[in-house]
Amino acid sequence: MFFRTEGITKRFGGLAAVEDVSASFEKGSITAIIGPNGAGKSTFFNLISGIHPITSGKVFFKDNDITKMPPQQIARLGIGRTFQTTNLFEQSTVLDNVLIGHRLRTKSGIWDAIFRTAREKEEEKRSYEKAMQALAFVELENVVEHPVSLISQEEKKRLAFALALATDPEMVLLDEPAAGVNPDETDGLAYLMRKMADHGITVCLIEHKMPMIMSLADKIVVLNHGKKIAEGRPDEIRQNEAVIQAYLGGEVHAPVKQY
Ligand SMILES: Nc1ncnc2c1ncn2[C@@H]1O[C@H](COP(=O)(O)OP(=O)(O)OP(=O)(O)O)[C@@H](O)[C@H]1O
Repeated sequence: MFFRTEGITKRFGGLAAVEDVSASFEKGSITAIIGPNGAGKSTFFNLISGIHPITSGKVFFKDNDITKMPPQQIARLGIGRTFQTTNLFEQSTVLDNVLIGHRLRTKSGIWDAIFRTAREKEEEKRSYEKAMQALAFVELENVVEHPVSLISQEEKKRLAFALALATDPEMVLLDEPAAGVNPDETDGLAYLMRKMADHGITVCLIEHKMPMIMSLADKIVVLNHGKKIAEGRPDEIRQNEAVIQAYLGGEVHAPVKQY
């Protein structure tokens, strides 16, 4: 299996924010992690990207045990993630935001930076090429020189994707990629996620927008009070009794959108 967790648990004091969660993602698939507020979705992401140490259980990426690896090492292995759009540098250009993000993750040592060594120049060139490629992928080529403060919320979401894509990840973790954008714009972001998967990138997202999830996800993992209560295709999840109970019949019955 491309990626899997084996019974991972995270305790904060007495509270198990994530408890004994086993899940697996296939290469090039889209998996959505859903669940009511406080279900443990963000903590699950933080565990698999190395931000929080895991209390127990294991995480495997392409059969490598990455359970105890620090976040930078996990990122270098090929797991990228998006951060909130509030982390963007509003006064810098779209391109510079991707360049800064990329350089933070690939930078040469301080001496290279001071003396502008050949390696530093080579890295700069590569960062630029990767940034432009990522921006073209998310279809932001036309605004690369615009300051972030002047682009729309939806463009900021695309930019967050580009930041994650610039390091050539094999898997991306997207935290509420469509939060705060209108339904039409949500369609554009869903299309981009499908495009990533079609390019072989394994996509895992946390999202509350149920109509989008129901049509976009290949698989849905449902968390409630830290535990996995269901895993399956959207049509299975919609009919799952435990899921309906957890949501009190609300959002899982939202209409399905077609992409
Ligand atoms: N750093 C932390 N320290 C202590 N408790 C935490 C910490 N992070 C999360 N929790 C607790 O763990 C539980 C799960 O939180 P988490 O943020 O993972 O849920 P979530 O499903 O992402 O929720 P939401 O949809 O509201 O973002 C909550 O009870 C939360 O208060």
